[in-house]
Amino acid sequence: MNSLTSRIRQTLQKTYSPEEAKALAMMICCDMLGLNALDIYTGKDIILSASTHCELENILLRLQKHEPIQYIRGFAEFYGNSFRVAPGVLIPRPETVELVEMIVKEHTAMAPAVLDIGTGSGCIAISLAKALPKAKVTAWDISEEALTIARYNSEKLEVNVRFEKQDVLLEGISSEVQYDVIVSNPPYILEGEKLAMEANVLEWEPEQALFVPDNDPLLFYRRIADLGRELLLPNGKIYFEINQAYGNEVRDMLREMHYKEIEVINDFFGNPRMVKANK
Ligand SMILES: C[S@@+](CC[C@H](N)C(=O)[O-])C[C@H]1O[C@@H](n2cnc3c(N)ncnc32)[C@H](O)[C@@H]1O
Repeated sequence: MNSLTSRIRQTLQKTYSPEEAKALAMMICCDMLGLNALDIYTGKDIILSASTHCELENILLRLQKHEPIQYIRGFAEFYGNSFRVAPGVLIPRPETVELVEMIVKEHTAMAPAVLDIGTGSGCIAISLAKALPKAKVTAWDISEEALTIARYNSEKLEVNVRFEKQDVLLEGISSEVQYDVIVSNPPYILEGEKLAMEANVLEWEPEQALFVPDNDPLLFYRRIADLGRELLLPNGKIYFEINQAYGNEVRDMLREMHYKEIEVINDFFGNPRMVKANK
C-alpha cells in the first residue's frame, strides 16, 4: 500500500469499517481522481497536483459527514447504466435490479404499456424503456426534484418516458390510459425502523422516498393495488418491491382485492423482496 491510500484509509476509518474504508480508498483513487490502479497496487508513491489534492480533501470531508459516495460522484450504476443522483432523489439499490429483470424477462419482444409509480431517479422506468424498446412507459412521482433528475436521466440515456407529477395517495386519480404493467418500489420503511438505519441513508436520502407510518406499513401497496383495479388492462400485472417483513401481508391484501396468481419472490439473498400478481 502506498502512503496516499494508507492516509485515505486511516482518515476514513474514523467513520467507516476497515473494509468500507479500503473499498472507498480504491474508488476515490482510481475512479474519482483517475490515478493509475497499477501504481496503487504496486505501492508506488504518488504526488498529487495541488488541484487533485484539493479535490481529495473535499471528497474526504464529504465522506466524513456520511454523504453517500453516489451523491459525491453524482451518479449511481443501475442495470448497466449510470443514473444521475443528488440528495433529492433515492439512490437506486441493487435489489431493485431484480424487479426490472423479472419484468423484462416476462415481456421480451412485447409492447407493454407500463406505469412506474414513485419513479425517483427514473431507474426502473428508464431501464424498462431501454430493455423493452416497444414499451410505452409512464412514470409518476410526487417530488419535483426527483422528476427533474429522472427527466435528465431519460434524455441522457436516450429513451422516451412520460414523466408526470402525481401524488398517488390522492383520491380520484383518473387516467385515459390503461396499463399492462404497474410497477412500484414505494416508500416502505417504518418510522420505527429509523433507529437501526445508517447515517448515510438517514441524514442524506429523502425521507419522502423512504418512510411510511408505523401504523400503516401497507399504505402505498393498498393504494396502488386499488388503483390497479381501474388502471390495469384485463390481463395486466402488478409488480412491487416490498419490505421483507411484509411479504405475507402484501400477498393477503392482494388476495382480498381479488388479484390472481400472486407470488412473493425472494431476492438474490433469499429475502422476500418482490411481489407480483395478475389482475
Ligand atoms: C423508494 S423510492 C423509489 C425510487 C425509485 N423507483 C427506485 O427504485 O430507486 C420511492 C419514491 O416514491 C416517491 N413518492 C413518495 N410518496 C409519493 C406519493 N404520495 N406519490 C407519488 N410518489 C411518491 C418518492 O418521491 C420516491 O421517489
